[in-house]
Amino acid sequence: MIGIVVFPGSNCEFDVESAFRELGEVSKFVSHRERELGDYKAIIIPGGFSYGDYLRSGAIARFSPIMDAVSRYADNGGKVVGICNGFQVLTEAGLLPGALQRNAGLKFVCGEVKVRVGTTRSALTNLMAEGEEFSLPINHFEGNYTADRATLEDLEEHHQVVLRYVQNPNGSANDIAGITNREGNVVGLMPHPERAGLGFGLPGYARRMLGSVVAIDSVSAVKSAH
Ligand SMILES: NC(=O)CC[C@H](N)C(=O)O
Repeated sequence: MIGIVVFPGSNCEFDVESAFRELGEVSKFVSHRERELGDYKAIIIPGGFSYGDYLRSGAIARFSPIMDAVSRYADNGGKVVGICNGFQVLTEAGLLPGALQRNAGLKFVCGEVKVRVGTTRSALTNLMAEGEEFSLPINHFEGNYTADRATLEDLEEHHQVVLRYVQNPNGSANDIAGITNREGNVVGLMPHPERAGLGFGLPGYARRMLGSVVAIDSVSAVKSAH
């Protein structure tokens, strides 16, 4: 069972549910009001406009009751993947380093963008090949990843860049489209793998990407697989 956290303003929860259903995985929606998480294979924080993106995207959602449970779940090695607004929530919550600021040029970007797998040592890429390239949908206003120089160096040194844009659509530092924490169990990315194929069936790379989330049981397995 996959847990999908839903905030007021989330709007990609059904896309995530249907993508995992295509992989044979059942999901349950988890309200932002909950204080405990049950036994899930993984927790997904989906895209959308939680709390209307007021203040900063993800800045209010991170104070929801459920987020303490998500932090504990991650601390215990549970797999947590934040997609788009979910990535923003994870950085605001301090589960991932850095921040997502407004796109360069202050433009909302919507379309497909080519990305490259940076590391396979993560809950989202363990079935992928390093250097593999494919296109994924993007749809955001605040996807411009930023961090101080030491954090960026640290991310590169420890191979925590999960996905990089081949052509940077938003001004992200180091062309970063997605990162993982040091342990590999918490991942955030701006593109939407669950929307790949636009409802006509997930392409193979998207199946392997979302399949990675359920392919292994624990963080130690992420580590030992590589
Ligand atoms: N698709 C999304 O999740 C969008 C995230 C956020 N509302 C933004 O525009 O940056």
